[in-house]
Amino acid sequence: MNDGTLLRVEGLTKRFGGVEAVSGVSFHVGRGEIYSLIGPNGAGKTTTFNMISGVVRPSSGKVTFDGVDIGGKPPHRMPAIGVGRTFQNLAVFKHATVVENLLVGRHCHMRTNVLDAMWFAGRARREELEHRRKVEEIIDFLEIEDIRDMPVGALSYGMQKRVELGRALATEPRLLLLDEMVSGMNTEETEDIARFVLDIRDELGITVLMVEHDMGIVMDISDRVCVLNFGRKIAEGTPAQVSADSAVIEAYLGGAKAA
Ligand SMILES: Nc1ncnc2c1ncn2[C@@H]1O[C@H](COP(=O)(O)OP(=O)(O)OP(=O)(O)O)[C@@H](O)[C@H]1O
Repeated sequence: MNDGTLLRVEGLTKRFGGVEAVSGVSFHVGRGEIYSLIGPNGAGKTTTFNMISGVVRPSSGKVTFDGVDIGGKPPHRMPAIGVGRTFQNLAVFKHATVVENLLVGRHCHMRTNVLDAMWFAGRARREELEHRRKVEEIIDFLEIEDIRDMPVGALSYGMQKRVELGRALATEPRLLLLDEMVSGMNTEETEDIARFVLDIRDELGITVLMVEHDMGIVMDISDRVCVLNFGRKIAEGTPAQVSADSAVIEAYLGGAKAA
């Protein structure tokens, strides 16, 4: 399939014992779109995300990436397929430097094994240079030159998240999944991330799917938004359309009343 769709999710369902966390959810993300998945706590956003990225196996339904069925593929295969992601909880190597963390992201593109390195030193060297060049591009893009040699654990939370974003970019994804990227960030850090996400789409041509609680960033930068509630899709459309949708208002107000 070579239409404008990059990711297609059809009838995705996940049952955990007696709980149906996600019920028959369908949507598609077009090439070059910034698409957000929102909904009150427990709506099924993370479970949907985890099914797309192979962390959780769907009970039923289909996930198609660029026309290829990727349902049931393990998460470590995803970067090679072209799907990169960040995690809700920070997933960086805190004792390693920024550059070392970014190089980890290159792992899925490394072809040289130990024997190759012994017999074909020139090829191994060229490959290493290429990985380092890619990492330099990301350092430049994310404006992290001044912290490149620092251990990631010594950085602020916002900067650690930026490094995690860099590591996902280092896998050269065609689709980038961002899981609650800005939770715990201050306003300035959130605005920086919003700008980077727009640049990732506009300058790098990467399609973005994000799960997000921060309505500011969702409404500011999403092309389309899908709203989940109790595991079901209740609305989809532009930020303006979903924020005026009565079912969406009810879902959020209902949650607020209950809280
Ligand atoms: N591993 C699991 N075992 C049992 N139930 C689960 C599991 N993971 C999620 N659930 C349940 O599935 C439902 C959806 O959870 P999920 O984490 O996908 O929601 P969410 O929209 O991401 O919520 P939040 O915004 O709070 O992160 C919840 O009722 C949750 O308790």
